[in-house]
Amino acid sequence: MSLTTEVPAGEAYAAGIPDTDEPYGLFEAWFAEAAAREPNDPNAMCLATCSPDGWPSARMVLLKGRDDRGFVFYTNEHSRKGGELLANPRAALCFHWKSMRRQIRIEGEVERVTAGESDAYFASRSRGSRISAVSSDQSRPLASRAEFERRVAETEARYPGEDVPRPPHWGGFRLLPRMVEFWQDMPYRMHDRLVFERAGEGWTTGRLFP
Ligand SMILES: Cc1cc2nc3c(=O)[nH]c(=O)nc-3n(C[C@H](O)[C@H](O)[C@H](O)COP(=O)(O)O)c2cc1C
Ligand code: PXP
Repeated sequence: MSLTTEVPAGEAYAAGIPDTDEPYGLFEAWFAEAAAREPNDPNAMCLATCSPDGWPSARMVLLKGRDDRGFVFYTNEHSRKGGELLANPRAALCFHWKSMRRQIRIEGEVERVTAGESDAYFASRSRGSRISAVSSDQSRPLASRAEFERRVAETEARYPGEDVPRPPHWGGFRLLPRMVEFWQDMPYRMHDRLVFERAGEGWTTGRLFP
């Protein structure tokens, strides 16, 4: 069964989302299409977190891994999002691929990935991005751009070789989905929405009014 249909450029889909009994195959099919079509960052997703006293916040992050456990992104745990995730480990993700007029929403609990996974991902990044991560107190006040550039120069001098160690507070989080919803634009706002909810080891599925 084909899980996807060719997208007519600049037009809405004629056909709806195919029925399927689990979300990951469809996610991979849509993600592959986005990777082929989007001009940049097909893996960009909005991450919504919530403070323990109920204030939501949202920002973009990049999806860096997905398997049957969940969706992985990397960040600084001392950032606003990091603090919120550690205090209230529930989050929502939202992909929107404009050229394809598609959205995927994902909600669930969040856990840290292992130190080994974070080490491996950090080591795969460019030297410049590792230097930047070491130098940035992400989400803390910065007096001037020059202060950050000075910190970057100091970090470069401290680690002249390839080895730039991962800061202990820089790492990955994995969102374990309990809800995944696929949304596809259809003519006259008669959009198609297919939702999956975790039920034990499997999923229940159904459609929602647009
Ligand atoms: C397309 C895009 C992708 C981004 N990816 C990441 C990311 O993967 N990790 C990250 O820490 N910040 C990423 N950022 C920056 C965040 O949106 C945000 O500015 C930063 O993490 C601080 O957020 P916070 O103060 O809510 O913690 C990205 C920004 C954009 C626009
Ligand atoms: N950290 C920051 C501050 C980012 O801006 C991004 C991507 O924009 C990332 C991490 C994740 O992407 P990468 O590991 O490819 O730099």
